[in-house]
Amino acid sequence: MSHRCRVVVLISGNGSNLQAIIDGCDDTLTADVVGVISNKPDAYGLVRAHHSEIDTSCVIAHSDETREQYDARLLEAINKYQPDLVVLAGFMRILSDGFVEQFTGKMLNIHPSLLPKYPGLHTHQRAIDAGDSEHGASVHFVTPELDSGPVVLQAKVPVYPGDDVATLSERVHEQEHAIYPMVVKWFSQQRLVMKDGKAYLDNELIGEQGYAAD
Ligand SMILES: Nc1nc2c(c(=O)[nH]1)N[C@@H](CN(C=O)c1ccc(C(=O)N[C@@H](CCC(=O)O)C(=O)O)cc1)CN2
Ligand SMILES: NCC(=O)N[C@@H]1O[C@H](COP(=O)([O-])[O-])[C@@H](O)[C@H]1O
Repeated sequence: MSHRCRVVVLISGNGSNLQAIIDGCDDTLTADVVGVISNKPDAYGLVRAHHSEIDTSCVIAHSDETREQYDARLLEAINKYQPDLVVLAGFMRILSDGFVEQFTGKMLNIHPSLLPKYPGLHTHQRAIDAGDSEHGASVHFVTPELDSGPVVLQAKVPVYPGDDVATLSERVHEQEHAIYPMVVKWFSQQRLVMKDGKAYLDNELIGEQGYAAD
């Protein structure tokens, strides 16, 4: 990549991870967030983007369209920015296989659990209900199978007896804001690649489908 890494961030809500990546780009990342796309017009992350003078667009689902039809509109919106990397940051839609395959090795997601534990939704409540003593977050490459792409980096947090979703998610968020910008930086420096369904950092295997290296 002879230019600064062009990053498009997809959001659905608050955008605190988006903010952490924007702030990281201002500091040490050799990357620029060139666009923010939301499926929800009221996502506060859009306000965060405006404050940083980053272009935004909304791709709102129509009730009568298929997942593939939505994804075709989303693809058109993304391609306007010609990104090197697409970052899902609280983007709450499952993406169709054909869409994801267009971004193999160029799409990351942050998931609020220690994958492969708790793919899907409501991860904090599931960890509390299971009586887990630890929880956390995982950054992984996105593949068609939900939350099963090669894990790049994880952060662990303790689960305390009095925790509820609010206290636990806040503790996880703090870690997310540290690890996601770091992974984006590795990608922008061309140190992080996905090859044959595995994640490599500096040519060392660090993650396989759904599992992080120990
Ligand atoms: N094909 C893939 N799509 C997505 C992945 C992925 O790994 N492969 N990661 C997710 C992110 N995600 C968890 O990290 C996630 C997002 C959304 C859902 C989900 O069930 N969405 C429902 C709608 C839920 C809602 O509107 O509140 C749906 O799309 O039907 C699960 C996991 C992003 N996409
Ligand atoms: N399954 C996807 C998922 O649940 N992602 C989670 O949504 C939150 C978005 O917060 P943010 O909008 O403040 O970045 C983050 O905690 C992220 O791990």
